[in-house]
Amino acid sequence: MSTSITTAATSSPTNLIEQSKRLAAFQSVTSHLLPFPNYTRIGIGSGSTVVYVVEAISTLLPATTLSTMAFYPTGAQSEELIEAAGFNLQYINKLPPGALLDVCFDGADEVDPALNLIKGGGACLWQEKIVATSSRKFVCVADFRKISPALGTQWTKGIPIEVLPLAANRVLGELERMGSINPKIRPGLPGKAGAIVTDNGMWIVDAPFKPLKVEGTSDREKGEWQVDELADALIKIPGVAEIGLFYGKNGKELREAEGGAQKPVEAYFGMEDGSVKVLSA
Ligand SMILES: O=C[C@H](O)[C@H](O)[C@H](O)COP(=O)(O)O
Repeated sequence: MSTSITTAATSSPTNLIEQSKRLAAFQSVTSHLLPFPNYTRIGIGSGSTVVYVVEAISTLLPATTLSTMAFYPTGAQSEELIEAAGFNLQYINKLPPGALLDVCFDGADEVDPALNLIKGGGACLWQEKIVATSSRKFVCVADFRKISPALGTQWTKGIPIEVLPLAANRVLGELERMGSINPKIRPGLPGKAGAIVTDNGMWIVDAPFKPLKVEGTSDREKGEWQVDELADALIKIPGVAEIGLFYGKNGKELREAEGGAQKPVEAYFGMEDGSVKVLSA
């Protein structure tokens, strides 16, 4: 299902893409936090778009509501973001067994019509997946560039895969055998030697594949995969810690009370014309 909303959020960033991210962030917070002031545990993802989610929460929520909330980061960047906003910072490892966050907001690098996601373009994906699946609702916030007919169409750098450093070359070999086109270990800072190191001490391998089908027939001999098939195969490669494909059942299928969904219940996209497009599970 898709709806389009025109928001009244003010647009201070001058850049169209930044404005779009901010519009989507304000709309997602309006739809998922304002009607539910009883929410107390909020997950905050990583990347440039969640910066506006934190701004929206700061701007839109009354101080009395904010004072009852705890915010759970997905890595070093979102931890700093939560602290800088003056929010109550908590950690997912302290969440009691069986407890869930009420909602988690996070960005994405690419979103297909079934709300499968590619994430990890900024090297955060493992903690993001833990926080998303520890939430009753995962809400994705993005700009118009992320809307895609099939994963791998818009985000062509490859599926980010978090790997144990000593297994990286072996993982590259497996990926080539599976039809990945020139998978690579992601380098660190420009001009510096060495691979990028994640918040978890791992490396990232970027594995491009032909655009991933949501359904229908696939031909693995030709390197053609369905999202779920490929994800299930990638996660089984020894040395792979986690993959940047968020896939499987959505929150509505899994029931909000139980959490566990990697896919969002809704994705908000700031559009070029100032509207916000919403894709629902
Ligand atoms: O590793 C980074 C995360 O998965 C981000 O959520 C994703 O890359 C989207 O980031 P941005 O909002 O900056 O486009």
